[in-house]
Order: sequence, then C-alpha cells, then structure tokens
Amino acid sequence: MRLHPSVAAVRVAVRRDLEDLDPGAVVVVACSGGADSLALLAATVHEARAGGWKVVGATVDHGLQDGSDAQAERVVAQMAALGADETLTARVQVGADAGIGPEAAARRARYAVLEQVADHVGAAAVLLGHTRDDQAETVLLGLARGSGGRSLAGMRRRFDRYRRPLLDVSRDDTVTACQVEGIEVWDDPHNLDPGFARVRVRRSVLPVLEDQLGPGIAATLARTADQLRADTDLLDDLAEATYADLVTAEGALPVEALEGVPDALRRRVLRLVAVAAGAPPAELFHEHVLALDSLLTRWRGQKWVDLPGHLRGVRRDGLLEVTRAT
Ligand SMILES: Nc1ncnc2c1ncn2[C@@H]1O[C@H](COP(=O)(O)OP(=O)(O)OP(=O)(O)O)[C@@H](O)[C@H]1O
Repeated sequence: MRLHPSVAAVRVAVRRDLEDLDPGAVVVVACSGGADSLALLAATVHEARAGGWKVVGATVDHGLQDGSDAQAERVVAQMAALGADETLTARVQVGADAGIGPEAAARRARYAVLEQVADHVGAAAVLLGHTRDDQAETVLLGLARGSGGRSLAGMRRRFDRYRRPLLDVSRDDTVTACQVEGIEVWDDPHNLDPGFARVRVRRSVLPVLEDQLGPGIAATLARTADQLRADTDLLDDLAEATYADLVTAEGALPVEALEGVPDALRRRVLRLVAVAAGAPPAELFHEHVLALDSLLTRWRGQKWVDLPGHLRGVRRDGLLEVTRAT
C-alpha cells in the first residue's frame, strides 16, 4: 500500500532534521498527546529504526486541569503502543511566578523538567511538535505586539538540545497523519478558549487571511520568519562583536565610538549593555532601548533614563553606562 502523503511529510521532516545524529543517540520526544506531538513521536519511532536511535517519549503533567494525571497516563500508554523504547511522565508544580501568566509559568516549568529528563537519559536531542501553523501564529502575534524583528522571526528550529522538526509541516498533515495511522489524539480545551490571543489568531484571523489573500498564507508567514531570523541572527552576532570591541573594563561604552555605529546595530549593543548590567531580558522593551539611545541621539544633558531591574542609563565623562538606581 502506498504511504499516505501526510504520513510521508511528517517522516521526511523528521528524517531530514535528525540525519546528523549517530546510531545509539537518545532522542526525547516531548509529547502532550495532541496531534502534532503524537505524529512527531510516531514518525520518530519509524525513522529511528534506520537511524539506530533510542526514542524516549516524555509527557509533562502540569496538574492544571482535573484528571490531568489520567490524561498523562493515557499519553504514556499511547507512546508505548506507538513503539517508544522508553516512556515517562513528569509532574510539575506550576506556581504563580512573579510577572508571568499561568501559560508562561506552565511552559517554564515544562522546559525545566524536560531539561532534567534530557540530562537523566543522556539525550542528544529533545523534539518539540510545533508546526508551520504554530510558526505563522507566532509571527502574527509578534506583529500585533509590535515587538520587533526578533519576535517576528518566530520560533527557532533549534536551540540548545531542542529541535522543532515539524516547522515546515502543516497542522493539517499532522492531524491527517494521526487519522490514517489510527492514533487517537487529545484536544487541549485551551486550544478552543477564545480568551487566548493565539486561539483567536488560529480560529479567526488566519482563516480570514487565507480567504482574502489566498491559501498558503501560513507557509508565507513561516518563510518570512525564516528570512528574518537569518537577518536578525547576523545582526545579533555583529552586535555581540561590536559590544565586545567597545566595552570598557567597567562595562561602559565610549559615546564617541557608539555615535558612528548604525542604528540597527547600536540599539542592539545598548540592549546588551543593559542586560549585562542585570536588566531582565523579558522586561527590557524596545522603548527602554530607545530611551537609552536618546542619551546619544537627543543628548541635552539628561540626568538619567530609567530601565527595568531598578537600573538607570547614564551618560557622563564621554561614557554611556547602566548602573543601579540609588
Ligand atoms: N504537557 C506536555 N508534555 C510534553 N510536551 C509538551 C506538553 N505540552 C506541550 N509539549 C511540547 O511542546 C510543543 C508545543 O506545544 P504547545 O504549542 O501546546 O506549547 P506552547 O506553550 O506554545 O510551547 P512553546 O513555549 O514551546 O511555544 C508540543 O508539540 C510538544 O512537543
């Protein structure tokens, strides 16, 4: 029987993404029980036969919904039935972390426990099931927030040990792959809750864009993210090099040297100075960087500018520096 195109699409994506792994490598698949990560697990098990990898299926129980432990057990049984060499479930405590919402707190707890799992099993790679549609949603959300090139560049294909092999695969394909392989998927009730901006983008905004601008908009957005990511990576690397070049032993930057640096680079360098001084990256917004930049571009003897983390940007004696607010 011919392989179904959706199953083939998921398998090819996994094969391409993991081809650098050696035989014997341990691959963790982070599995929520949704269509994306179950299709990912099934394809990884299949490809692991040729690659000689060991597949560990891991599911995290956030304990946020009634019956989440039973749901985690169901996912474990499914992963085993799909042929994972090892399966495990990890329960996390999602506390009310300061300054972040419950979704972000759950995500943070999930990555922390996945990190422990990966260490424990000696994983060469941890796979996440984000698809091209997730990427398109991320780009649109970034656009709506106005948060600049980095967030428009979407999710990375890889970071640390993590990989997202399905970023070029559509959600239609993961759902269809599960259907044709007889894999029962769990629909997270959060994915239907219009209280989440991501759900509104998925269910209302993207369909309108598809309808009005033509099909393939998700692919176009994902491609745009790829291009932007290459650009922003280059700029980030250049900024790191410029910062390393200019920074004094005390962590300050000479104003004169900064003035000759082009805007896109200079603002990144200023961000690095603030982060190096202890500004929390998640709270350091573009407006803060622009405020710091105004000490160069609109210099009229300002005393200081306020920055998150109880910090101040100051200009004195030909130097720009970020110091603790007194
Ligand atoms: N409970 C879970 N257990 C294990 N892995 C999970 C769990 N939830 C999500 N994942 C992994 O994360 C991927 C993305 O899931 P989802 O889109 O629900 O998360 P998210 O909160 O948007 O995460 P991210 O911060 O990674 O974007 C899934 O395909 C899966 O690989």
